[in-house]
Amino acid sequence: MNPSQRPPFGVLLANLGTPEAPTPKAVREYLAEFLWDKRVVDVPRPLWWLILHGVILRIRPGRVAKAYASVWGEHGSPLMTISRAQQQALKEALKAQYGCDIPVILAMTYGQPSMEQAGRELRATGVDKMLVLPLYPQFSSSTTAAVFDRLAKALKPCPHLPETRWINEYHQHPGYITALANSVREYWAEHGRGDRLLMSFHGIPQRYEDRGDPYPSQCRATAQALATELGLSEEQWLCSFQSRFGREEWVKPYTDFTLIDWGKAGVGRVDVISPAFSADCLETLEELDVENRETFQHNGGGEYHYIPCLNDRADHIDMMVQLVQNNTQGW
Ligand SMILES: C=CC1=C(C)c2cc3[nH]c(cc4nc(cc5[nH]c(cc1n2)c(C)c5CCC(=O)O)C(CCC(=O)O)=C4C)c(C)c3C=C
Ligand SMILES: [Fe+2]
Ligand SMILES: [Fe+2]
Repeated sequence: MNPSQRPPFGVLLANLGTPEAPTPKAVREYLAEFLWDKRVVDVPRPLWWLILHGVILRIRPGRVAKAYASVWGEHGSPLMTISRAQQQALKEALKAQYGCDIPVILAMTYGQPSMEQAGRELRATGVDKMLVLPLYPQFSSSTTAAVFDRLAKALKPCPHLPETRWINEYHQHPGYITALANSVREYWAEHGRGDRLLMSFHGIPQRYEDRGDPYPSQCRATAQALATELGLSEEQWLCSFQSRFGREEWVKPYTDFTLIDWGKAGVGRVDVISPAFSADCLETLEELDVENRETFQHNGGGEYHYIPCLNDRADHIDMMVQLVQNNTQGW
């Protein structure tokens, strides 16, 4: 392509979003936006408004801000820092692939950079074709569909929409499974290997699965594909679900209960990976690496090893390039 020409398309990378600061005020603002989305919490309004503002947002932000503060880095929230690194790495990889600058724009469903901001950035590039890549390997109405809603809302004032293609999920993409397997093998080469591999995914309420959310079954399929790729036997691995919110039943087995059982059973070493997250965040760095480690060890478990998310690993970025190439054919 002639460098003076308009790029053939833009890529919109989307993720959940994170608070602006590890303070109760910033966490309250973030949770107020996130937990008001009907895709996330479907309790009828106005009852949910009363519970959210009357109870949850008075208590939770203080506790959760402390958890954020414990993982906050020099450049901010881990989710934001890693998302920016992914954006930059993908930009460079696409330049190497296509020989020109392909705009790669980052947008968060909640907080900043917002979908509105991403829409403005995209218009400024002049591209008229856009590929949307939500960085959720498994589709859920609570995450992927929420990106769709927010993007559609942000594009409402546009008099002319870009031609848009959309990646729903990549939970069994060979490049994704290979990157996960590489990360486990590399971890084992450096730190030795545990007795069991726990693949812990963020959960959703059981009710959401019952009414057709494919997320838990896609998590199970990812876990099975990774176990097969690593050559694990049935007793060497388990797929579990973490991050419960509220009192209702969530999809099972629960990660914390599993680790209690394994600790009590005297499991000598467990390795834990979290393939629902494309980037390390509060739920991995604090809940999985700190809280659940304590749960396992206080119940008699031995060594506990947390294997990081794929983040900006080269093989993860390569997989994104493959997704872009396969979904922009003809552009
Ligand atoms: C990876 C996929 C995710 C699914 C599915 C998901 C569903 C889901 N989450 C909540 C409630 C909370 N999640 C929180 C944090 C959080 N969740 C995800 C991803 C998924 N959530 C990420 C990447 C993060 C971390 C964000 C960060 O800033 O690092 C939180 C906030 C923390 C807390 O208050 O405990 C809540 C709340 C529900 C209810 C839900 C499905 C219905
Ligand atoms: Fe969540
Ligand atoms: Fe959590």
